[in-house]
Amino acid sequence: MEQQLPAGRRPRLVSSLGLGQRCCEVTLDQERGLLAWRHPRRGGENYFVPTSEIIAVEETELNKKQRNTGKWQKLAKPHAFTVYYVKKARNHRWWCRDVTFWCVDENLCNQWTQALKELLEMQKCRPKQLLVYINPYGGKRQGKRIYEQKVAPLFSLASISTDVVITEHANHAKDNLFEVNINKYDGVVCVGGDGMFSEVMHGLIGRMQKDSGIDQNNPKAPLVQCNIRIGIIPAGSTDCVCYSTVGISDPVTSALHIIVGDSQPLDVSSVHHNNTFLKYSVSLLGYGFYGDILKDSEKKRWMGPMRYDYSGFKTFLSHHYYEGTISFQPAKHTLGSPRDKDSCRTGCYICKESEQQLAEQQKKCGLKHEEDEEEWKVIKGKFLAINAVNMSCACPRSPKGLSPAAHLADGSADLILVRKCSRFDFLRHLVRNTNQDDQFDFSFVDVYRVKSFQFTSKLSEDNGSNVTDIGKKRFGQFCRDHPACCCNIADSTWNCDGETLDSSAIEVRVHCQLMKLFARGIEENCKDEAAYSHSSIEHLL
Ligand SMILES: CCCCCCCCCCCCC/C=C/[C@@H](O)[C@H](COP(=O)(O)O)NC(=O)CCCCCCCCCCCCCCC
Ligand SMILES: Nc1ncnc2c1ncn2[C@@H]1O[C@H](COP(=O)(O)OP(=O)(O)O)[C@@H](O)[C@H]1O
Ligand SMILES: [Ca+2]
Repeated sequence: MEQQLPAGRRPRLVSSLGLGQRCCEVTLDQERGLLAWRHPRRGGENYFVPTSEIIAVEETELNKKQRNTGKWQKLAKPHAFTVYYVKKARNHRWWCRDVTFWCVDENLCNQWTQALKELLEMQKCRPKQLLVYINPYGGKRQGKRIYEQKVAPLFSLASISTDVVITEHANHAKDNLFEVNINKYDGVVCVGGDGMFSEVMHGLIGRMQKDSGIDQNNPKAPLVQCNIRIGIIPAGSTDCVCYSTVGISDPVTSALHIIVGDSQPLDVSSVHHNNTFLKYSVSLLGYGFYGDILKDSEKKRWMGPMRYDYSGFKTFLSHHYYEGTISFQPAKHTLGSPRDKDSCRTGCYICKESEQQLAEQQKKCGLKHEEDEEEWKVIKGKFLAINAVNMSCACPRSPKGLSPAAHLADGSADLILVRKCSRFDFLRHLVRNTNQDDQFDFSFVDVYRVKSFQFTSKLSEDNGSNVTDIGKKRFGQFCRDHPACCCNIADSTWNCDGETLDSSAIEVRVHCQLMKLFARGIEENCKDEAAYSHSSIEHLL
C-alpha cells in the first residue's frame, strides 16, 4: 500500500510484509529517511533505522525452511529482500544486522528494493573506492586476518571497491601515497595502530603540501587542508586515535563508520626544529615519562602491546626528571578549557565554533597565515612528564584519556606539565588517568590549552644542541655524582604518536582541522535512545 504526499515530497511506503513466519507493518519515510518496523515476535519490539545507517539492500531468495513453514508462503512463491543495517550496541560498538522481509506480490517487493536503493544512492558522502594499507606486524600481528575476516566482507556487501596494499617495510604506505593516483580514491584506510595511522597521515598531508607547492620546513607555512578522509581499522598496540574518535577500538565498528561515510575533522600539530620539519602529531606528543617508555619499548617489540606495560613499569621505577623551558601561546580563540566537566562529543559546538572561525579567517586572508603577535607564557622547571595532546588520548588503558576535556577539532592542544614530585605522588597522578578522578588536581600538575608551544631542555640551552650526544657518550645516561637523585645528564626523547623524534628542542603549532577521519566523534551515551526510537516509531507506524 502506498500513500502519496503533496507534490514535490517523496512518498512514504507503508506495507504489510512477511517477517519470518508472521506479518508486520513496515514503513519507509523517504522524506525523513527512516525505515521502521515492529517485530511480530520479541514482544513487538520496534525497530527504527535511519537510511543513513543502512549498509546494503539485496533481493534474496527465501530458503527452503523459511518457505515451507508458515501459512503465507503456501499461497504463492514469495519474493524477498534483505536490509543490512547498523545496530548500535553498548559502549559505542556497532554491529551489522540484517532483516529479511517478504511478500507474494513481486511488484511490491521491487518497489521496496528500488526505493531503498534510491535512498542509498542519495548518500553522497559514502566512499565507493578505497585505498587500504595493512601493517601485518602491528599490535598482535593480526592486521591481515582482521581485515580479511571482519572488514573486507562488509566493504564488499556495501559495494565498495578496494585496492589493498600489505606493507613490506616501515614507510611503505607513506612513500606509496606520494606516488599513487590519489584522485581515484574517496578515502584511505589503514589497518594497524597509531604508528600506521601516523604514516598514512604523513603521506596524505605531505602529498597535499607537495602538490600545492608548500614548504613543510617552514614552521609558519599555512598548510593546505587534506580532504581525503582516513579510516582506521584498529589492529595496533594502543589504538588511541581510533578509540578517541569512535569511542571503542573495534574493527567492525570502524568499518561501519567508513561505509556510512562519516566525517570527523581533526586538529594536527606540526613539529619543527630549527626550521626543519620533523613530524605531525594528532594524539600524544610526550617528553619525559612517555618518551622514555617509548624508547625502551621499541627494543621489546616482540612482546607486542605488553611492551608498554613492561617499559612503563621500568620507567616509573627509574623516576627521571628533566629540566627545561616551555613557552606557549594560550588558545584564546576556543571556548573550552581543559578543566571543563563536559567532553567533546558528536556535533560538538566548541569544535563547530572553531570551524566557523577557520572559515572566516580563510575568507579574510586566503591561505596567507595571519601574523600572530599573541603573548607567550614561559615556564622553566624540572619535569617528570610534558604531554601535549591534540585529543583526549582515550584508549583502553585510559578510557577517559590523558586530557578528558580536550577537543578533536578546536584548533588547540592541552599541554600537561607534571613537575618533579615523589614516586608516590606521580603514581597517584598516573592512576587517576585510569579512573574517574581528576588527574590535574595536584599541586605538581598544570594544564594549559595552547595553540603553539616550544620546548628546550636545559642541556641544549647550556651547551648547544649537539652536546647531549657527547654527554651521553662521556658520562653514560645518568648523573654519576648523584646516583640516587634521578636527575639526568641526558635528554629524554619526544614520543610523537608512538614514534621517537631526533631532537629534544622543538617548536609545535596546532593546525585547526587539517584533516578528516571516517568517524563522527564519540556519541553521547544515550540511555534514552531506545525510548526515543520507540516514540518515533509510534508516530511513524
Ligand atoms: C598505575 C597505572 C598507570 C597507567 C597509566 C596509563 C595511562 C595511559 C595513557 C596512554 C596514552 C596513550 C597516548 C597514545 C599514544 C600512542 O599514539 C602511542 C603509539 O601507539 P601504537 O603503538 O598503537 O602505534 N602509544 C604509546 O606511546 C604508548 C604509551 C604508553 C602507555 C602505557 C603506559 C603504562 C604505564 C604503566 C605504569 C606502571 C606504574 C606501575 C607502578 C607500580
Ligand atoms: N611491513 C612492515 N614492517 C615493519 N614495520 C612496518 C611495516 N608496516 C608498517 N610498519 C611500521 O610499524 C610501526 C608500528 O605500527 P603500528 O601499526 O602502529 O603497530 P603498533 O601499534 O603495534 O605500534 C609504524 O611506525 C609503521 O611505520
Ligand atoms: Ca584539539
